[in-house]
Amino acid sequence: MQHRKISFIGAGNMAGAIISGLVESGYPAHLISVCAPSTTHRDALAEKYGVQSSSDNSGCAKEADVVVLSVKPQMMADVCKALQKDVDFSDKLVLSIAAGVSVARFCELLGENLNIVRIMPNTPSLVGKGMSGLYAPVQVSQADRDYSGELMTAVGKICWVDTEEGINHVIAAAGSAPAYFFLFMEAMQAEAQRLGFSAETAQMLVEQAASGASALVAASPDTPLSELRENVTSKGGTTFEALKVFTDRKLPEIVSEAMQAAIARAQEMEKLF
Ligand SMILES: NC(=O)C1=CN([C@@H]2O[C@H](COP(=O)(O)OP(=O)(O)OC[C@H]3O[C@@H](n4cnc5c(N)ncnc54)[C@H](O)[C@@H]3O)[C@@H](O)[C@H]2O)C=CC1
Ligand SMILES: O=C(O)[C@@H]1CCC=N1
Repeated sequence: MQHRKISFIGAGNMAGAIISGLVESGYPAHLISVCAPSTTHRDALAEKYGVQSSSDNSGCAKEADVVVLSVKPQMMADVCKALQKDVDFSDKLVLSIAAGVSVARFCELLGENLNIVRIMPNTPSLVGKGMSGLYAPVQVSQADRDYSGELMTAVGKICWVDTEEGINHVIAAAGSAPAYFFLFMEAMQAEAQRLGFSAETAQMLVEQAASGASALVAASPDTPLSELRENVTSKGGTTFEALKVFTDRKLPEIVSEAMQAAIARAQEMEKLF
């Protein structure tokens, strides 16, 4: 892949996950810089991965070919306004990983016809298992689209969406999704402990079942999920009774409602930030 000089503005969970995944996949650390006001996270990243660390957002952005906006949506306007005063973005590629901040808003903050790609990643990027959705408005060149896609492919899988609304759908299906699975696993772990297993054993039971199920899905690309589920569900057996509880409590409806709630919040944020 192309190796451009890239600067992350914001050194939190998501920037850290992408930086880690990039360096692990061979992106040259000396081409990566990370900026945040406090030293805690950025210095840890600098120490662990050999990237540059700074508190000077504008300085880092000026030197970079690619600026990754990775602060919280609530902070984005303030951060962008400060950058806009000092930095000429006309020859840069801007990548935003923020939920709920639109291309139109970025153009308002950083300049018309901004060369911007919106990316919706997720935290498994940390271990090269990320899932990112990407959206680019019409003004973005093929070379910049290719670079953005290759960048995120270095930390996982990607899918392009044709409309910006698609980014909110990616949030619901992948960006926020690791948390859904963690919540489910937390609940299982708690119940396993109530059954008398030690915390350590409960964790092992649930983690291994989850990673085993996920590995089985990955190893069976042509097998529908329903078939994998049926393979576990013996007639008149235990799994049937467990699944019946989920069905009776309308798990599919709950999942649908939860994903729609994520989308609704992203839409609301687009109006707020
Ligand atoms: N955490 C996740 O799973 C995902 C997060 N995102 C997006 O990534 C963005 C960051 O989220 P997280 O990493 O979770 O948040 P976080 O709170 O972990 O990180 C935010 C970072 O911004 C830094 N920051 C605060 N003020 C700043 C300033 N003025 N200049 C530079 N840096 C500043 C903070 O020091 C912190 O390092 C958000 O916009 C979120 O929507 C997108 C997909 C997944
Ligand atoms: O919760 C959030 O708003 C961010 C976006 C997707 C995952 N975390």
